[in-house]
Amino acid sequence: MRIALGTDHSGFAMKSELIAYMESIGLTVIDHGSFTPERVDFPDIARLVGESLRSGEADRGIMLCGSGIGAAIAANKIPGIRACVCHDTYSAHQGVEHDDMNVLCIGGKIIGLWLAQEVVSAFVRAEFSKGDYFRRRLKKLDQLEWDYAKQLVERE
Ligand SMILES: O=C(CO)[C@H](O)[C@H](O)[C@H](O)COP(=O)(O)O
Repeated sequence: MRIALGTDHSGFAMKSELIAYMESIGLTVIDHGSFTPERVDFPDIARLVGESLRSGEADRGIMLCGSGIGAAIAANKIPGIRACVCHDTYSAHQGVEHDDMNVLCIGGKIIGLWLAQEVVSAFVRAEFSKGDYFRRRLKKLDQLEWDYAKQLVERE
């Protein structure tokens, strides 16, 4: 599985060890930065991760920021992205199985490397269940996105 990885300065400390773990379990990591610990804006990194998924370069994304929250808010602005903060393994796999979550967001200030590894492992091993009502809900999520995007276009 190809994972688009992005972090801001607050997630940076965890990045290299998390990449080493991800590679050790067979994941291909596409690193979208940051590449230094300098302060950056997480929406810029979320854009790169989102584009990586939308273009087909990556299968899923993982974002690190301080709390995971800014990363999730930013990534969810990108059509087709379903991003969530998960700091427990149940949410990390259930989010994929039920909601086809495709970007996992982790707060580098909230959990440590060991738990982050477990959460990543649960996320990448999970598959969308494809049950009827889960598909129906996904379609409704797409519809929500589309309805409000249309309003923006009509307003212009
Ligand atoms: O957690 C975050 C957003 O939800 C960010 O990663 C930052 O850590 C947080 O906003 C603090 O930003 P600062 O530039 O480090 O003051």
